[in-house]
Amino acid sequence: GPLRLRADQIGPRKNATFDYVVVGGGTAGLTIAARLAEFASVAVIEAGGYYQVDYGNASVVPLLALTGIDVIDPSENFPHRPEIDWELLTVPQTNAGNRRVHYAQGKTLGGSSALNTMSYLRSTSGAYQRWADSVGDQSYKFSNLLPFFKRSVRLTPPNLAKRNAANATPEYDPTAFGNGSPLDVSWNNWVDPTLTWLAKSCQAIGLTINPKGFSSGELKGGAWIPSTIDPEHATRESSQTSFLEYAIANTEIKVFPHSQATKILFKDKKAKAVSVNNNGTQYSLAATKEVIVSGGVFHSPQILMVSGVGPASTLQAHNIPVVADLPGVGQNLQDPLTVNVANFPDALRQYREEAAGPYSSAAGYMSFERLSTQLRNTLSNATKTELAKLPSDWPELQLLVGTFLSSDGGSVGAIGAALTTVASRGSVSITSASISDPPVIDLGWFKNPTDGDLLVAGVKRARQAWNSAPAQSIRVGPEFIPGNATDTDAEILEFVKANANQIWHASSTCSMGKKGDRMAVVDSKAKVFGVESLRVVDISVFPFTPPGHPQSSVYMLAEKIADDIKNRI
Ligand SMILES: Cc1cc2nc3c(=O)[nH]c(=O)nc-3n(C[C@H](O)[C@H](O)[C@H](O)COP(=O)(O)OP(=O)(O)OC[C@H]3O[C@@H](n4cnc5c(N)ncnc54)[C@H](O)[C@@H]3O)c2cc1C
Repeated sequence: GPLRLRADQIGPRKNATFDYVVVGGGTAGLTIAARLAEFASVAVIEAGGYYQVDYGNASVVPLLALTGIDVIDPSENFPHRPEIDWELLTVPQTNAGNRRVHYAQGKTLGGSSALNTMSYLRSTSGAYQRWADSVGDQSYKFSNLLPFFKRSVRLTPPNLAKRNAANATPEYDPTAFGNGSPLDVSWNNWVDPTLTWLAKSCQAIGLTINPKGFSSGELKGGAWIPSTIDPEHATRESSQTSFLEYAIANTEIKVFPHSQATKILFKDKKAKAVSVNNNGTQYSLAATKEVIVSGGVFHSPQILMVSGVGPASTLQAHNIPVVADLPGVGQNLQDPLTVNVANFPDALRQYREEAAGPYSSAAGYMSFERLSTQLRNTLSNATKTELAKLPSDWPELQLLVGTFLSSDGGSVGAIGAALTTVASRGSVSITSASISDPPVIDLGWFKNPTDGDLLVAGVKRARQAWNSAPAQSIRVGPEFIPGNATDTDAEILEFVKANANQIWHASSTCSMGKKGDRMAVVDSKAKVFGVESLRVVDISVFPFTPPGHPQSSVYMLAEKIADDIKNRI
């Protein structure tokens, strides 16, 4: 079980004063809170409790966490798990078959790090350079960020004896990691044999293994991806099992679990306190130095808006007094999509000839690439123009391999094609001045035709992998998804719009930018424009969704801003 808070570390349900009050004990929130608690008094307000207690093994054991976490079902009829999930449902996505999408978000200590699929990889040097340039602060160059990536992470080399998988030996650059702590990162101790064949099929179409892995500022070729995992016990690692446990053991951090922050209270445009609701008991926590909002991509803009920071027209429509008119709050939502091309592998033969053991859906192998001339020529001019704006090391397509069980109990192998850049923009808004009413989320799926155009190319690329010799050797029968009848570009596009789903990397609803940028919500130090003593530190402030998977950058950002605060920047 987790290292639990001592009785004196659980906040009393009454007014109190701290140096820093952090709203949200999620990925970024617990990281920044733990670092600030090294030298200051810190309170964390978290709507959920311990996921290990509230949700048990399903959020701890990797296989269950990946295949058994039914909270990550994106369909409208998703299984309800209010103990750990906010159960958000979007407005109908009019360009995606009118689907209403369930967007899981952790409502628990650890936030979304407690229910994510645990892949740990970083973005590219060019993407971080773009971040630096877009916010006018060269401290966001990859070389300057690397110490903050390293600071959190304790990398344990793969346990090859336990992993026991031919053709699945991870390659990586140890110098991308240092002697950091407390977040454990390592490789899974089991590799599904189907995955090794699918990895080979990606290599067969030119996506050869990158000897550096994907944590050195390069996303090119393929790699066996490490996970946020405790290598000794093979259990999920989250910001709670790492940063909160560290803070429990080493600091006087105070945590207010099962408590919802309802509003940030301002005096003369200075954030002074946060009001809290714990099962009907209301109290407020004063911050003598700063309030830090880490509510995640959907809830950070929500709490800003109900507190009077956001687009004036939205606030006025709900009779919320305007503290700062920031039109960018809730705008610029970017949500990369993914779609699977699936076949039935010959499961019995694999069991017999390669290994015995459980199937897992862990996407342990990924690859990234710039598109070939042949595929690029299939794109519209508008899409080509969008791609031409990207830094030269920004991959244009990601392929992820995975296996899952079909409804009839068979094994299905999937090669997912995923966007690495999103042209469409969505939004988050509110329906009332109350934090109790869920935010209104429009993911903006396929509003810009570029996204569909690229995913059609992605399906074709995934099919190339399925048609390579290694995949041919394990597939039986005709293509399962989308199936051979889906052939022309128009048919593939129709399939993509009806079937693509989020890869769970939504970002940028409180975007970082330069002073004077109309849509910027925070500056490069994560300080909210137009008010004092208020920062937002989580994925909502990313200026864009970087290619790669974001949790590494969320931890990094929290480390970096904690360092700024310590150095009084
Ligand atoms: C299903 C899924 C799979 C993913 N897989 C991966 C992956 O494999 N690799 C990867 O790199 N990334 C992955 N991601 C993305 C990554 O996990 C998230 O981007 C990251 O965890 C976001 O961190 P955050 O701090 O912004 O928000 P969160 O971690 O979600 O934290 C927000 C916290 O604020 C709390 N909160 C919100 N509002 C209030 C309020 N009013 N009062 C009190 N508390 C509040 C929430 O309960 C939550 O604990 C995945 C995400 C999901 C959802």
